[in-house]
Amino acid sequence: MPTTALEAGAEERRLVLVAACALVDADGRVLVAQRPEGRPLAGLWEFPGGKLLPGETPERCLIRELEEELGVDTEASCLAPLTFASHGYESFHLLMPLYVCRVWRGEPIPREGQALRWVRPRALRDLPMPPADLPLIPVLEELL
Ligand SMILES: Nc1nc2c([nH]c(=O)n2[C@H]2C[C@H](O)[C@@H](COP(=O)(O)OP(=O)(O)OP(=O)(O)O)O2)c(=O)[nH]1
Repeated sequence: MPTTALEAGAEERRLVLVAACALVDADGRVLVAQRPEGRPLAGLWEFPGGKLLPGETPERCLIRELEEELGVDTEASCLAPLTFASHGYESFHLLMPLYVCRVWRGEPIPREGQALRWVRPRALRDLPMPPADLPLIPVLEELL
């Protein structure tokens, strides 16, 4: 069977599953966090979240990550699936469901030293974000 270049590349890259969440406040602004120095994609603004642990659902992953990164407490019924990113990075292929959360307990604080910003979806276009995130911006603009 002939194999296209795209298929060949995709086979070599492992699939990494990351859950991400747009926390949305009462004014329709979204929380983004700046990836700290020394990590891949440092300095770029991203949605809170992270890699799923073995056996973890995306919802459990987000509840854990939101607590670890921001000290906020939420539950699965407050996490609404919105869209997803599917992006080929050089060494892996990212599959990232994006959830929206409007209800949580606690004020988000940067527990990992990351900068945080509340921004209108339109203003996301002016922030440097990982390439995987760019197609997510119009979806958030439409929603909010
Ligand atoms: N949380 C989050 N990750 C994103 C977004 N966009 C995007 O490309 N990613 C990528 C960056 C990382 O490769 C991966 C998330 O992994 P991570 O933050 O849990 O872990 P990491 O790569 O910093 O480091 P490590 O845990 O492997 O040490 O997903 C986003 O909006 N939010």
